[in-house]
Order: sequence, then C-alpha cells, then structure tokens
Amino acid sequence: MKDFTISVPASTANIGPCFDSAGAALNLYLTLQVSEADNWEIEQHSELLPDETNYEENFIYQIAKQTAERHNKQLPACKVIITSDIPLARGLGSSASAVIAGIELANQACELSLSTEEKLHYGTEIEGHPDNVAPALLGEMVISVKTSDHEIDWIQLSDLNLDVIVYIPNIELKTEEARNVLPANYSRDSATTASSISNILIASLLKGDYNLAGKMMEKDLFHEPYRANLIPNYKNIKKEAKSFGAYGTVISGAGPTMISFVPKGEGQAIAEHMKTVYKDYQVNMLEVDRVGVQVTQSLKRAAE
Ligand SMILES: Nc1ncnc2c1ncn2[C@@H]1O[C@H](COP(=O)(O)OP(=O)(O)OP(=O)(O)O)[C@@H](O)[C@H]1O
Ligand SMILES: N[C@@H](CCO)C(=O)O
Repeated sequence: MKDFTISVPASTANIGPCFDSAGAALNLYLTLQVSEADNWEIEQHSELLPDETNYEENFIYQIAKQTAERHNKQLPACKVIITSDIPLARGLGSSASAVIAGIELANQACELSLSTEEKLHYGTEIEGHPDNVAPALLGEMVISVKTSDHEIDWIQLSDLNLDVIVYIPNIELKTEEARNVLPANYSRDSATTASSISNILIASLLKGDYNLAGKMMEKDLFHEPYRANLIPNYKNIKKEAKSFGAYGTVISGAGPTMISFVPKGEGQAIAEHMKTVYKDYQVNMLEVDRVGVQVTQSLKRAAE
C-alpha cells in the first residue's frame, strides 16, 4: 500500500427550504494522512476532534471497517494522522465529512475501486440523507434526493457567484436533538408552499437572481420555524447581515451555526462588521469548495 492523504471539505446543508436535499461544500477540511503500519494506530492532531482512548472507538475507523466488510475485505493495519478544522456538532457537516473520510480510507487501503455512486449510497445510508454527504464527496452545491434504498438522484450547481459567511457560536447542537423538534408530518398546504419556496430558490440560483434567492432562503417552512428557538441570535443575525448587504441568512445544517450568502467581493467587509457585533462568535468568510474529497499519494512513495 502506498502512503496517501485524504482531504474532505465541510458542508452546509438545507440552504433554508431545501431541507435534507441541498448542500454546499465549504473550505474547512478534515484530513487523514495514511501510511502502512504493523499495527493500527490513530493520532489526532486537532483540538476539534473527539477524545478517544483507542483506535477502535474512532468513528472514521469504524466507517472504514464497515465499508471494507461490505466488500468482504479486511482493513490492513495503518497509521492514520487526523487533523481537522471542522467544528463538531455546529451544523458544518462534520459527521458527513468523517463518513466520507472513512469510506475513502477503506476504498484506498483495500483497493475497492468504489464508484462515486457507491460512495454516495454508503454515505447516505449512514447519514440518513444525502445533503451533506453529496457536497463533501463532490464539491460545489449539490441538490440531491433519495427516492428509494437504491436510488439517489443528484445535480451539481457549479460556480455560484457568492461569498459565504459563517457565524459559529461556542455551543454544540447535535443533529439528532435539532431533528427531534421537527413535526412528524406537514399539512398538504404547508408542504406545497414549502416545496414551492424551495423550487423558486433553486431556479433563482440557476438564473443568478441572488436577491430572489436570498428572499426565498429566508422563507423556509420545513425546519427553521421549529429550530429558531435552539439557535442563539437567530433573528438578530439575519437582520444585521441583511442590513449590511447579505442576500440571505439561514441556519447551517441543523445549526447552531448561521450562514449568510452575500454578494461576491463583499464577504470580507460584511464579516469584519459582523465580528464587531458578535464578539463571542467565530465569524469567518469561507469559500465554496469546488472539488470535494481528494486523495493524494505521498510524494516520497509516489516517486518510488
Ligand atoms: N472527525 C470526526 N471524528 C469522530 N467523530 C466525528 C467526527 N466528526 C463528527 N463526528 C461525530 O459526529 C458528531 C456530530 O455530528 P452531528 O450530525 O450531530 O453534527 P454535524 O455533522 O457537525 O452538523 P450538521 O449535520 O448539522 O451539519 C460528533 O459529536 C461526533 O460524534
Ligand atoms: N438536513 C439535516 C442536516 C444535518 O444533518 C438537518 O437539517 O437535520
């Protein structure tokens, strides 16, 4: 086995009304440096990663093992050095990035030659919905739907001419907790209006009508009304960002991070302003990652 490095971007899901369906890859990364070893060893070099006492507890290892076993293979012993700048349980797709990293680890270490569709299926099966997994795998914004256990349709929306700003509070919110506040059912009227809002959002993004897109993203009826109380400064961040020129601001994934979509070139100035207002937050201007998961072979070994 050659040494290799896997890098997986963070992602923001939902973009307001496209609940469990749309997501965009963001330029924060989970990185695995993998080399062959006599025994399994995992080193975590980031304060953002969860504490573990042994490699078998590691979520990425567990996904990799499960993926290898699906193909009747055993993971060879590896040394894996993990670094990350994706905060956990903040709505930036940390679990989807870890899932894609685990699947790719098995793919490389066991030479499974998995297709993109297989990776997307495995990841979606584990996450339950494809909205974070798809952009983490493919990059850009991806709109996807799982229509049966065997079918996921997706379409990539490239080259969004937008800057994005994230407001990350100093608290965690587990996706499971944020899903528990959602209704089990929606009335026909509510579902019709909610999906129509989502339709207009995607159509306006495709046409580059970002004012309309911003308006639609703030009109979600599927999840934001129910989650608003769990998100600190939900209304204030939206209002302040709008007054400083943002097209729209929504909950990132299941929260508690909020994310603004702003005119290209204005992200830095708006972020600087928002930093002065939300001093307890990590306010960052980010970019949409264009490529998704990447595997690079170590230069030393590749040259051999
Ligand atoms: N790199 C990682 N290594 C191990 N476990 C991880 C890693 N990344 C995420 N996890 C697990 O996933 C949990 C967070 O997943 P959760 O779905 O609640 O939030 P998220 O994926 O960060 O946000 P969202 O799904 O709203 O975008 C962590 O608490 C941890 O248990
Ligand atoms: N669509 C998911 C994203 C987080 O996994 C949700 O909002 O619950």
